[in-house]
Amino acid sequence: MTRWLGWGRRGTAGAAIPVSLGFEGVTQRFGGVTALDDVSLKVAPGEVIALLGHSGCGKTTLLRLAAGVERPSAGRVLLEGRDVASADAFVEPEERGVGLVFQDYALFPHLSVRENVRFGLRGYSDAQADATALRAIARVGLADLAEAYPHMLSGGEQQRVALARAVAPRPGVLLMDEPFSNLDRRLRDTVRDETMALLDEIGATSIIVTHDPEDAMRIADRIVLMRQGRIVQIGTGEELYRKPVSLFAARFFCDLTEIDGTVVRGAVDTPIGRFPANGLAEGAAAVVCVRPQGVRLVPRGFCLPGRVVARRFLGEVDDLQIAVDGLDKPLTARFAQPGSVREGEDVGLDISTDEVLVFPSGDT
Ligand SMILES: Nc1ncnc2c1ncn2[C@@H]1O[C@H](COP(=O)(O)OP(=O)(O)OP(=O)(O)O)[C@@H](O)[C@H]1O
Repeated sequence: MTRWLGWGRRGTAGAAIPVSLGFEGVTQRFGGVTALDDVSLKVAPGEVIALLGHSGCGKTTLLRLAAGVERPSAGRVLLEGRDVASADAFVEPEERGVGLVFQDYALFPHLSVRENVRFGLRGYSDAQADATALRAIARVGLADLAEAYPHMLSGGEQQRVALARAVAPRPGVLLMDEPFSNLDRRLRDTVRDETMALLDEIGATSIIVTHDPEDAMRIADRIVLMRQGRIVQIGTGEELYRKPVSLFAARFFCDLTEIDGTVVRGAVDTPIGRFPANGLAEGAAAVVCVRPQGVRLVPRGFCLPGRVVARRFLGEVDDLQIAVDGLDKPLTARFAQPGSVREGEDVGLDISTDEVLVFPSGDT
């Protein structure tokens, strides 16, 4: 990896002219499957969007529609306000000025790194194409591997070739499908940070597909959370984390302990206490979700009693599982410095309402 680190010379990859990208009421059906269901989204020029969701929710389909690899069953795709895919119009992929990085990188095995990167460069003389390709290859730190073939490269290096190929023509829009998912964890952090530095440099409007909420929070200006072909929520990482619109969205971003309760006299009654009802009607069934950092240990006495049933060292924090009377499952708590607390020990607990979310039951 050291080859790429320290290669952050600004301007070497060339800046793009970012364009806006829009989806208006886009639906995509494959036989009986509705992959996208009336999706609308506006991406501003230069904005970085993370498309987040579980497998099969339609992320790749949305990317393929933007790239022009698919045509929508209904709705429109717009680039800089121009209709590029609809019932009335279709602009071919190569005419869109859109760069694409596939999940498996899709490098041509029989072409060298230089030839792979040159491949996407149309309308250049041979000398210009070579010079542009080599510049992009150098930008991702692979100058000394320009004549190597894909099978000679590590996964991280292949990802960088795919990235160089996508950015070499200076696309106004860059689309990346799970670009980090084939990399092991340590490599992935470095490649992700370097990729984001490159995106920042070229300034292209970008959509990055991921199913990892941490990746999404680290890379994106805004996250678009999807489920079953629909958009669930759009916002910054902090907005989605702090104010998830549903239990589904909340679960995506945090390891929650979920506790069933009922609204009684304006608050949700649960075995661990009463919590603000968040506008739910009297008598409604609710789910109270406690974030791990919302559980604090306090001296035993006039507080909620619990017993530590498991303690796991996770590096920066310790994970404690704490059994409480009336709960079917232990509460999850995380502490940077849990002190000397041991498994089997009785403890006092305080639940911070700031770290509690309340949703109607069945709101998944
Ligand atoms: N060409 C196709 N023919 C038939 N069904 C398809 C086709 N492409 C996608 N689908 C279906 O559409 C749905 C959405 O698929 P899509 O690949 O967009 O999801 P995804 O969120 O990208 O999933 P993953 O994270 O697993 O890549 C899935 O049910 C999938 O099986």
